[in-house]
Amino acid sequence: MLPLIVGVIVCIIAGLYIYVRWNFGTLEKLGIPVVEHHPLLGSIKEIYGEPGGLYDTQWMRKYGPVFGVYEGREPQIYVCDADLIRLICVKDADHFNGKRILDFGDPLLNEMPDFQPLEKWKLLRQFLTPAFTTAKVKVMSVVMREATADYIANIKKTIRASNKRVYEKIPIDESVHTMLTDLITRCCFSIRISANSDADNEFAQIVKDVVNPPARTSNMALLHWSYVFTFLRKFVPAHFNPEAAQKWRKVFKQMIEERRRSGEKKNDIMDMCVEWMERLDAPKMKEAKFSEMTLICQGLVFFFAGQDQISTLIATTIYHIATNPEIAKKAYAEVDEVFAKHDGKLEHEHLTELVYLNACLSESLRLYPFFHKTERVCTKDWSNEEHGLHIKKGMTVILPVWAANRNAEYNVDPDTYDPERWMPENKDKMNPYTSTSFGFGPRSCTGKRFSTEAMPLVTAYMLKELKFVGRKDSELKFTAGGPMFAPHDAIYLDVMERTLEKVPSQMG
Ligand code: HEM
Repeated sequence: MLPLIVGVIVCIIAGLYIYVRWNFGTLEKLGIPVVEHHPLLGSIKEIYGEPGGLYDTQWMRKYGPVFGVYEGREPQIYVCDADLIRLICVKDADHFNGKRILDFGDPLLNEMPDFQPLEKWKLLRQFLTPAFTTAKVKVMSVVMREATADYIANIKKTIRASNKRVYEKIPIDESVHTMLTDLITRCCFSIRISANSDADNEFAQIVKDVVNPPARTSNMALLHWSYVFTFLRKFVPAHFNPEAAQKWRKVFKQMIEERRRSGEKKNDIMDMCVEWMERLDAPKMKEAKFSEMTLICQGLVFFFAGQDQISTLIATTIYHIATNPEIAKKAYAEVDEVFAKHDGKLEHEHLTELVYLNACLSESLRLYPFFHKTERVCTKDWSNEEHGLHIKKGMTVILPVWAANRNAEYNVDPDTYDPERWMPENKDKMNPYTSTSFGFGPRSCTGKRFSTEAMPLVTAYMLKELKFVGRKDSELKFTAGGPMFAPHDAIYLDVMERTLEKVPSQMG
C-alpha cells in the first residue's frame, strides 16, 4: 500500500511540475531574449516587487527593446520599439484586437471596458467614444473652471486661517485627487457635490472606497502562486473594494432612474446612460451580455480611469515646479502672460498658448502615468520579417508604457525630467510612437481629450493663484503597485497665495 501512495504522490507532484513549467520555452523559441526567471513562478515576484514600471525599464535596458517575460506561467512579449508599437497597435491592429479577460472578484467591476470579449468591447466603445467630443469638452471646460475656482477658494481659506499665511505640508496629490471627484462629477453627471474638500461626502467617499480595497494582501506567496494556479485567485483579496462597488451600484442606478423620470436633458454621461438603458433589450446587446450592470460600471469608469492618472500628472508637474526654480520661473511667467493677455481668464481656445506648461505636463505624462503598462492579445497569427518577429494567436503582447517612454534610443537622458524636449523645436522631430501614455489605435484611451483639457486648465489656474514651495520632506517616491498601477507616496508641499509670497522656501 505504501509504495502505491508514494507512487500517487510522486505522480501528482510530477504532474504539477509539468503543468507549472508547460509554457516555459515558448518565448525562447521565438528567438527573443527572455528575462531570467524563477523555475516555477516565472517573473511574477519581480512584477509585484519594486515599482513595476521601473522593473520593466531595467529589463528593457538589459535585454533590448523586445523581450519575453513569464508572468507566472503565462508567456508575454514586451515591446518598447516605436515601429513595432505602431504595427501592433495601429497598422495591424486587426491581429491584436484583444485584451485579457481579467476577473476582479466582483460582477460590477468585471464589466470594465478594457477586459471584455471583442463584440462587447465594440459596443462599449460605441457608448464611450461620444462622451468626449470636441464640442462636449468645450462645454465641460467652463465647468472645469468653476470646480477649480471652488477648489482654490478652499485652499485659500486654509491659508488665510493660518498665522503664517501658509498651508503647510499639503499632500498635493491627494488634494487634487479629491478635487477631481468633484470636477468629474460636475462634468460627466451634472451634479455638484457639496464641498470638494469634504472627504465624507457620500458620493466622493464611495468613489474613493472602490479603489481602496479593505485589505491589501499581505500574503505575497499566495498572490504569486495564484499566477501559476489560477484557482487560488479566489482567495486573494480583490484589487477593488466589492462593498463600495455594491453601494455605487445602488447610488448610480437611482441617479439614472431620477434622470429618466425627470425627462431632463443635460447632454452628459447620465443622458447617454438613460439612452442606452432603452437599448438593452436589443438582440445584439443581449447576445454580447451588455446589461444594466455594464452601464452602471461605466459610470464608475469615468472616475477610476481618469482620477488617479490626472491627479498624479498634475501633482508631479506641480512638484517639479515647486522644487526647480528654473522650471518655476518659466512656468509662472508663461501663466501670468497668458492670463494677462486674456483679461485674467483662461478658456478652451487659450490652452494651446501655454506652450511651456503643456511641455511640463507632457514630461510628467512621459515619466509618471499611473497605468504603467497596457496590452494586446494576438487574435490572428502575425509575422513581420523586418523585425524577425512571429507572434502566435493567443499570445499576450505587453506595451510597458514606462519603459517604452524611457527608451534611450528616442530620448536623450531619458530618466531626467526635462520639459524642453516637448518644446515645439524639439517635439516636431519626435516619432509620435515613442510617447505611449494614452496608448494607440482602436483600443487607445477614450479620455484623452478630457484629460488634455483638464490638466493644463486646472494646473494653470492653480499656478495663477498659488505659490507652491518644496519642503525638506518633499519627495516623489513611487511604490510597488502590482502588474498595472504606479502608486506613489504622498507628495508634500507648502502653499501660499501669490499675493502673499513673502514666506521663504524651506528647501535645503
Ligand atoms: C492623463 C490621463 C489618462 C491617461 C494617461 C490614460 C491612459 C490610458 C491607457 C494607457 C489606456 C490603454 C490604452 C491602450 O491599451 O492602447 C487607457 C484606456 C482607457 N481610458 Fe484612459 N487615460 C487617462 C484618462 C482617462 C479618462 C479621464 C478617462 C475617462 C473616462 C479614460 C478612459 C479610458 C477608457 C474607457 C479606456 C479603455 C479603452 C478601451 O479599452 O477601448 N482615461 N487609458
